[in-house]
Amino acid sequence: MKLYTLPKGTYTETAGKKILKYLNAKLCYCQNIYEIFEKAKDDYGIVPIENSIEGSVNLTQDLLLEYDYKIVGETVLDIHHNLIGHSKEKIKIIYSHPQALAQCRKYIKKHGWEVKAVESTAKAVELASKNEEAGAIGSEGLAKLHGLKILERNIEDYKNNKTRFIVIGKKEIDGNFNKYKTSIVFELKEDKPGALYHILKEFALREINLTRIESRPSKRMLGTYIFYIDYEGLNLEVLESLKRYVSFLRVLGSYPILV
Ligand SMILES: O=C(O)C(=O)Cc1ccccc1
Repeated sequence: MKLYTLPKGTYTETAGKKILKYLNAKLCYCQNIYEIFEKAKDDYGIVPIENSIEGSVNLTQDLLLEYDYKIVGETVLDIHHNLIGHSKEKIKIIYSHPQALAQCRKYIKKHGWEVKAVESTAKAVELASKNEEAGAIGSEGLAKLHGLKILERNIEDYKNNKTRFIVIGKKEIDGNFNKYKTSIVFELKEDKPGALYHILKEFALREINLTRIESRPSKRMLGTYIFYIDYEGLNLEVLESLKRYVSFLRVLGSYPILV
């Protein structure tokens, strides 16, 4: 069994290692989130889906709809970003994953550096290792891997910076877990006052706690949206009561919270 993740030293690799205690799998490395979705097939993949500063990883949200994986688990990591490079005084450009750049936006602006988004923090540190005027944002492990200095620690703009990672796959993870979640995506049948209220009411009536609700463009027309809802527990009966209000509804998964 394989668990596809981002390169060695990335936060996604760390999340992958964390869930190996629940999944007897071998870590396999991909260059980007796309490649994880491409390669996971009948194995598993782990990808970032949401951050406490920057919000959703839109690419992950969109790929969940394009591929037929289920979300089979989630885990949350504390994320501490470091400025990595040769010499802080020589830096003119900063490389990192878009999520990391966004989580350190104020820090970067304060220094007036040019910014370039790349597909992972690993790629960022690799580029910085070849250019004395470049810095990267990444983990302590990446600095060690590339023989670079940690020029400044904990440069994220806000404390308590956490990222939620999901495990994608076709088969559930065996085991008995304390907490479960269900994630769905749907589109409203009608755009009229109260349309979303009717959806939320069904959860409220059953005292089901929502942990996230988010709209994403339908990509068909400006102002038309699909909605993602995460809720606590495994109740699928509630979804029957939503059918009259939606033009489509897909269960992305009911899955354990892996601590
Ligand atoms: O590039 C990485 O290290 C990743 O794992 C993506 C990422 C970047 C920033 C926060 C969480 C995940």
